[in-house]
Amino acid sequence: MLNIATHSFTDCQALAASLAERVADLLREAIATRGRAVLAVSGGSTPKHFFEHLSHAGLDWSKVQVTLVDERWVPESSDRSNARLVKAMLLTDRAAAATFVPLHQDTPTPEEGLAALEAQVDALALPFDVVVLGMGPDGHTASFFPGGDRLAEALDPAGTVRVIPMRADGAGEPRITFTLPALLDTRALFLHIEGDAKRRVLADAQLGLAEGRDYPVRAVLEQTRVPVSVYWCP
Ligand SMILES: O=C1O[C@H](COP(=O)(O)O)[C@@H](O)[C@H](O)[C@H]1O
Repeated sequence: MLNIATHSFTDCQALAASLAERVADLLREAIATRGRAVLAVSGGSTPKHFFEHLSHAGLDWSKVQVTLVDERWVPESSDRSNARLVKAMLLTDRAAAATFVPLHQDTPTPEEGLAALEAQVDALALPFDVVVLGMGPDGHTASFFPGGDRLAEALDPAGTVRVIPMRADGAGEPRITFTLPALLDTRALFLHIEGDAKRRVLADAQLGLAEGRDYPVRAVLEQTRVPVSVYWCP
């Protein structure tokens, strides 16, 4: 039995506000219960308005660790950098007090930065309280790309590695990504998508109608470890 709840909005600003409110509630709850909260967010273009809303949320951001579900292996000066987006759109206003744990090192390849990255990730007070995934039009989520060179390893439910480099034709640049089991080690999981095309990809992935293509997001939809809340607007 799939454990997916879909929240559809006619307006993407309303989605951004509602998702930010829900995530802020969960972070407040975590702080009240455990004295801290850990949030993992996606990059790309979709989360901008959500980040903007969340940055204004009234909560004790000094007790929140923020990280990324994946990162493009580019310096923060690049406008492809997911960290750059998070710093510009989320870690401002009230959320500026949060601690950011980046997924990047100043090394030519993710493999060369991996040991240092693992040490960075050790600083996170896991499990995550909230993970917010996005999805590309090719059905990738985090950096689980169709045809990714380490996709099987990244999606292995029994895998014990938390972060893994990934290369794929559609990825643009080398990536680093939390693995699926690492991301599922969360108290709440969201999938935020916008547009009819992505909704169709998601529906096809859910029904297994990928016409011979592998839509990695399917692994998130089919797992039974944590319920998925899909937030969608046209
Ligand atoms: O490359 C990435 O793409 C996905 C989707 O991005 P979008 O621009 O279609 O919203 C994103 O979720 C991921 O974090 C990012 O690295």
